Amino acid sequence: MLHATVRAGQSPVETAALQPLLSVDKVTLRYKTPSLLVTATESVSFDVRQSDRFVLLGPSGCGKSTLLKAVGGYMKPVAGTISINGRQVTKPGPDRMMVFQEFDQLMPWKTVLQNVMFPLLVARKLPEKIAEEIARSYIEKVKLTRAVDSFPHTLSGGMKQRVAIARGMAMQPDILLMDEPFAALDALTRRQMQDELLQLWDDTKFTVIFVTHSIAEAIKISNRILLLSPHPGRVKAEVVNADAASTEDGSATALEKDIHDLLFSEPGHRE
Ligand SMILES: Nc1ncnc2c1ncn2[C@@H]1O[C@H](COP(=O)(O)OP(=O)(O)OP(=O)(O)O)[C@@H](O)[C@H]1O
Repeated sequence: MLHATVRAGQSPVETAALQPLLSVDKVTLRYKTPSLLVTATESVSFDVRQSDRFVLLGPSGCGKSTLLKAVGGYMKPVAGTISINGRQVTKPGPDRMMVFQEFDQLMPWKTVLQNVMFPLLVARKLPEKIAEEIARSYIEKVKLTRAVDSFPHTLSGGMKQRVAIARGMAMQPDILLMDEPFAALDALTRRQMQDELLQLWDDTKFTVIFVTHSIAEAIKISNRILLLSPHPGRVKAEVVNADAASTEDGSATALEKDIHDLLFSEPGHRE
């Protein structure tokens, strides 16, 4: 028995009447180096809707980070299009904020508050007072009020990731792009951060694309999961994770097995 709605194939059919916020349509992404051409993804299509917790899941090297970079506007597709709110993505913009895995994504010479304020001042060009007010409210949301004047080197890995999340969310982007943001954390902190992210989502219903290669993390975080095949990444299936909240019980384990089978099955072996 399959424990979630699964749609196999290249182009997932929309079930809701909601218009997609982001459309990725038959996107092929390629790296060109002096000596070789690497196809990272091939003809990948998916839609992300408002308030989706959309997870890109697949084995190492299947092009998850590359897809996220392209959605961020840092890389141009060699074929296909990416559009947000009906406008084609051609460059980075404050409507798409990235949170990375690395702990060194903060500016070490700036405090927590200054790090979170920075894009509000530079990209949004907000007056200092308003930027500070917004930054403080997001720092509070990630439970870092006490560390507001601390410098990054005095923070734990989890705290640094909270700052990066606060900085991304404070910009109130249309989509938050998270590239394995918890992968470098210890298991306990990782779980705690996943819980906190879900609490934040309950509060603000932000839209997020979350990259991971952990099936368990994908099930916990997502409402929808796009499964990608090994290199070059192609869409294997889309899983609608209706039981996202019930990750601690047996249904999550069963779903985990289903996803594992889908990810590693040969094409045509499974309906
Ligand atoms: N800058 C680059 N130049 C050339 N090839 C690259 C570059 N970055 C990534 N690649 C290649 O593109 C493919 C996809 O890489 P990508 O990092 O997107 O995969 P991934 O699914 O995010 O992997 P992981 O889970 O290990 O982070 C891989 O074959 C990788 O070697």
